[in-house]
Amino acid sequence: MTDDTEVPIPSAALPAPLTIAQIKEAELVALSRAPEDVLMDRAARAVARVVREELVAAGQLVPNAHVVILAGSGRNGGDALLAGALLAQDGADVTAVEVSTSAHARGKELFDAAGGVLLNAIAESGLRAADAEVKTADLVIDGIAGLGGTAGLRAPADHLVSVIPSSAVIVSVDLPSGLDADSGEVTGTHVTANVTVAFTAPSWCLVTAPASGAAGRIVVADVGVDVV
Ligand SMILES: NC(=O)C1=CN([C@@H]2O[C@H](COP(=O)(O)OP(=O)(O)OC[C@H]3O[C@@H](n4cnc5c(N)ncnc54)[C@H](O)[C@@H]3O)[C@@H](O)[C@H]2O)[C@H](O)CC1
Ligand SMILES: [K+]
Repeated sequence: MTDDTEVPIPSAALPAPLTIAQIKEAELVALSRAPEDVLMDRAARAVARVVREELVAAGQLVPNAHVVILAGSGRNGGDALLAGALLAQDGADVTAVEVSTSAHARGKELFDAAGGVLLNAIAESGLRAADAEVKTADLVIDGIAGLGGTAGLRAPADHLVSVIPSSAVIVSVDLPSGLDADSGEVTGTHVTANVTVAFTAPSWCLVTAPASGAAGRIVVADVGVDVV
């Protein structure tokens, strides 16, 4: 796999689902060959590509679009921030909201360097500003949590997800945050996406009801992790 040959796999031809443990095992092998930054950059490019497609399908020009990123503390938030950096480079108006004390350091650095606006929703003033941004979003990138997430959304992510306008397109990174990746159970609040961009293989929640109802269209991107 080279970066030039990354091709997202559409829903119609999804690879077989894998558990978190299986994906992490395959990822460890890939990490012995390529640094984490390389895998995350590929993930970010796949997310940015899908976001551009969704904006165009909604009749919007990428440079006029208001994109809001909800970023948790892990690599899922890092993928979303790195995708945000690419979209900011395209001229989109991108705001990222940290929903934990601090999001992925390299993701934040590159997002900031690309001209993105960064808010932190942990403090009350930041939450108020984030609320206003989310309410006016054309598209929201859900990078709250992925394979390291637990079921149900925590504050302040739960509030911010609840104020996403129905007109906004929601693109989830890897899986809709708040779902239990390894089952089809829905046990708490979660994101309901229009599109989910998964990496390597879909997790079970994307293909098992009732959780799968929250995934929307599924795109599986090859980030250079071979299934073992
Ligand atoms: N599969 C691959 O080959 C690759 C996957 N990538 C991405 O990495 C994430 C997994 O990253 P990790 O850092 O292990 O965990 P998370 O980002 O999912 O989050 C952990 C973090 O999130 C917070 N959190 C957890 N649950 C909740 C919740 N219910 N509500 C709010 N916040 C929550 C908590 O603080 C945790 O510490 C994977 O999904 C992919 O996106 C890489 O890009 C590389 C290749
Ligand atoms: K997510």
